[in-house]
Order: sequence, then structure tokens, then C-alpha cells
Amino acid sequence: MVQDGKEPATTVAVATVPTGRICPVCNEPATKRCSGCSAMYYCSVDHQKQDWKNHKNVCHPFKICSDERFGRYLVATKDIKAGEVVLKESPLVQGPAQITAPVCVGCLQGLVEKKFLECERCGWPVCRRECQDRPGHQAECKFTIARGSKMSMQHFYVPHPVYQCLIPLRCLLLAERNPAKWQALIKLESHEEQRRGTEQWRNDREGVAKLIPRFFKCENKWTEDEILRIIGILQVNGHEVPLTEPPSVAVYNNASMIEHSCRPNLSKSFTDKGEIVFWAPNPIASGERLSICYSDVLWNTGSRLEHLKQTKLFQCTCVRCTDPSEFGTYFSAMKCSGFNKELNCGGMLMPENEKSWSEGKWVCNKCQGSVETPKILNIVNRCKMDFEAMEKTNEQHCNKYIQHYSRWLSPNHHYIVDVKILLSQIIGGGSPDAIKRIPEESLMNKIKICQELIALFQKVCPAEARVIGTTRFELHAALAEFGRRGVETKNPAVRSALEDSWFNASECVRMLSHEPSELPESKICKQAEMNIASLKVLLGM
Ligand SMILES: C[S@@+](CC[C@H](N)C(=O)[O-])C[C@H]1O[C@@H](n2cnc3c(N)ncnc32)[C@H](O)[C@@H]1O
Repeated sequence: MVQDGKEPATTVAVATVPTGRICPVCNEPATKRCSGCSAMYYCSVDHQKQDWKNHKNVCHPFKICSDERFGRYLVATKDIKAGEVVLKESPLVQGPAQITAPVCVGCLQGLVEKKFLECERCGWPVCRRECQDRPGHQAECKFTIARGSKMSMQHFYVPHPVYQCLIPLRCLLLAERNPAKWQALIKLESHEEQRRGTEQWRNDREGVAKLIPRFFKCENKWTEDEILRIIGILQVNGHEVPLTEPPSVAVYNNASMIEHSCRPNLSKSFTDKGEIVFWAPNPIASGERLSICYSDVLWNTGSRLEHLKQTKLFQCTCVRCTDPSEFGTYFSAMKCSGFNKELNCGGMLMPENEKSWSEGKWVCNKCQGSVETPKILNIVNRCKMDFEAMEKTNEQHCNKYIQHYSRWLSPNHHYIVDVKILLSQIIGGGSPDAIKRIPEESLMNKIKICQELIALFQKVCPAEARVIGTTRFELHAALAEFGRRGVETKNPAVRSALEDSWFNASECVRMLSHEPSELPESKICKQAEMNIASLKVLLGM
């Protein structure tokens, strides 16, 4: 199980820190421990300061370990406090997503037809003049110049095939431009053999591995296999960077070694400068393995397993995937009574074994009755289609959806949860004063929905900072409104609601404080900070 292994199999020598108790500056005995990594010792604060230039590159609260099943993974080397940043790192390489309409090759922002410039040297589109000189663009610029004819983009609303080649080309050129980054890149998992022959691999071969030599006229520079290995590395290790619209893709060094769990202990964010940041929303004990979710924690287990198999090429056996009840929440389960009406046993249907997510049968945990998997999937597909078609800002439609599908879906089923997340934002949302005008019943419903969601998130995904932070914001707003309405009544529940509102606003700030200013969550965080100040005055804190 992913989270439980305390003792790593092998410790890899890459980027670990020396552990002796000898000061690296003067070679004298050292007693003062570096609080960042707990692995380096100094004789004095002065010598620690002197060594910081060398030490800062390896000062992490983790070590790199490896075993046959996971490859390399990270393990905490000290107790990590809630809120602590575990890793902040710039990309080894960054570029446009594989399938994308033309974007600026400098800053990677989307472009609007007729409102762009061309790089004066190679013709690739840029949004402003400085973007043609950005370091990231120099790889394709050099190759397009060597090819002898400039690029000319005509269509801006459909994916452009040559864009698929850009990030692989940027990776390949690292070998010449930055050998240290190249070495780090090619050490990453590519799952070359597992990918070979798959539909994705065939598309990559035609669309990239054959196109790069033909389009850039560099037939003998790289073999097809070399290019396909790079594409594998990008697929397995690439992170979507949401700082531009559309998002770009980047690969990192240490960040790529963090293993997957469907109940991870780290939260991921980005700085305005484009660095990736991993931080711990909750304490992590020394010896625990560090993890992030490569999929979506708010998907059901069957969808997460399939997604991980298709995109990251492994079978997940994390604590959550091996517990069909998902810590007693029944997040992917169905009601037995929806299928066996006459029994009405009140039990939950869950897959009989790990294969039953896609074939076989689901079994009730009360009456042991069973239902064929295709029957279950049929309902789940209907839920999915109706959810996609639903008007997402209409409270009535959301309530109707919950009412209709509650016949089959468990109360915490992820489709019900998705709709509850919408409701938590729609009720009293839309404008700053809207919450003041909603009836008491709606206000109480908003509070109940937010409380239920937070209790559920704490069980299935306690490190999912963005969704927890935004739900905390909605809850604090509803509680503050409840308090405002009762101010005249002298009811003791009013003060307790306002205190609760303050607590939720503070938790919202804690969860969203790492969000970059480009994202809406950063604005929510700023608003919560202002509201905390007002609540403090009101509460006399
Ligand atoms: C982003 S890489 C992680 C670094 C990789 N282990 C390495 O040595 O380069 C993702 C790959 O690591 C392995 N991996 C990560 N999390 C895993 C997990 N929970 N179970 C099994 N394999 C996992 C899989 O091979 C996966 O495709």
C-alpha cells in the first residue's frame, strides 16, 4: 500500500545530502542541525550561512528511494508541519500541450487570429516582440531557421499538427544546450516497452516521431525510438501548468519522482514565476512516503484506475483503491435498493473484486445480492451524460438531478458530490449581495451542503486544498450571513456561527495561500483575508 511503507527498499544517491556530523565548512565536529532537511549539521550559524549557496540545492525534507515496482519515489526525512512547503522547483523543460491550437511560443498564452506577431527569425507566432527572445523558444527557432523556410500559421481555432513536435523538440535539444538537465530528463520513467504498439504510441510515431525529421529536415539527427522515448517521458511525467489559457506542459526533476496516491498527502500549486510548489496541508510524519494524485481525486475508483492505466501505465493499489468503500464514504458505490427494489435492504453495492469495475458483478454489503457490472455502468453513464448536459448554474436543475439519481447513487457518490459542489456555490452566489436575499431555508441548506462536503473531503482527499479551500469560503460566507441576520436576537447561536465563520475563513486562507495570482482561488483567498479582519472586529478578537 502506497502510504504505509515506512522503510524504503533502496536509497538512491541522487540529490541526497551528506549525513555525518562534521561541519562541511571547517571539518570540525558539528551539533547544529539544518531545520530544512534535518540531514546536514554545522558547527555554527555562521558556517551554516556560509554554506547555504551549496546546500540550498539539496536542502529538502525528503530523500529519494527506489524499488522495482515504483521506480524512484520520495520519503520524508523529518516530521513535516501542516502548511510547510516540501518542494519548489523550476521546470527542466516547458512547452505547449501536445494537442493545442496555436499559442505564443514565448509565453505560451493562447493567441487570437490577426492579433499576433511572427518571430522575425523563424515565423512562429508570438504575442509580443519580447516573446521571440524567450529562452524556451530558441530550440524550434534554431531548427526552423535551419530548415530554410519560415512558419506561417493560418488557422487559430483548431489544433495545429506541428505544435505536437514542439515540446519533444525542446527536450531533445537539452542534450546540447543543457547536459545536466538532459541527464535528469532521460532518467525519468518512459514506459517505452508498455507503450510500444498501443494506439497512442502509433499516433505519436506518425504525428511526432516521423514528422520531426521530415518537417525540420533533420533526418539523421534522432532515431524514431529516441523521439518516442522522449514522448513517453512527457506522457508519464508531464504536469499541466494552469498559468496560461490554454494550460502548458512542464517536466520537473524532483517533482517527477513523487509517487501517486488517490489519497495523497501533498497539494500541488504553482508560483507566478512558473515554479511548481508541493506543500503539506496536514502534518506528515518522518518516514512517510510523499504522494500526489496523478488523476482526479473526485472521480470514482473505476475511472481513476482506468485513467492511470491509460496515461501513466500502472495499476494503482493505493489505500483508497484497495478499499471499495473508500474509508466508509461509499464514494463510488450504488444503492442496492435502486436495482433490487423489492429487497430494499439499505445496503451498498460495490465491485466484487478489482476487475469488477469494468466486468463481472457488484455485490451488496448487506444482503449479498449482486448486480452485473454492465447494468451498473449503464446507470453511471446516464448520470455522466445528464451531468454534462445539465445547466450548471441552475439551482432547480441541480436539485432535480440529486432527487432523480439518489435512487441509485450512494449519498456520497461522486456525481452527487459534483452537484453539491455546484449547489454550494450557486446558493446565494452570483453577486456579492445575493446571499443577503436568499430565504432562511436556502441559507441553512447551503450551510448543510458545505459541512457535508468538507466532512467527506477530509476522509477521501484531505490534501485537496483547492476544493476544500473554496468550500470553506462558501461555508464561512453562509455562516456570516446567518450571524448577520441574528445580530438583534441575542441568541448565543449567533456568536458561535460567527466564530465558526471566522474559523472557516482562516482555513480557506490556509488552503488557498499557495495559489498564484492568475487563478481565481487566489482572489477568493484575498477576499477571505479581508473578511477575517471584519469578523475579528465583530467578535472583539
Ligand atoms: C511520474 S513517474 C514517478 C517517478 C518514477 N518512479 C521514476 O523513477 O522516474 C510515474 C511512474 O512511477 C510509477 N508509480 C508512481 N506511483 C505509483 C503507484 N502508486 N503505484 C505503482 N507505480 C507507481 C509508475 O511507473 C508511474 O508510471
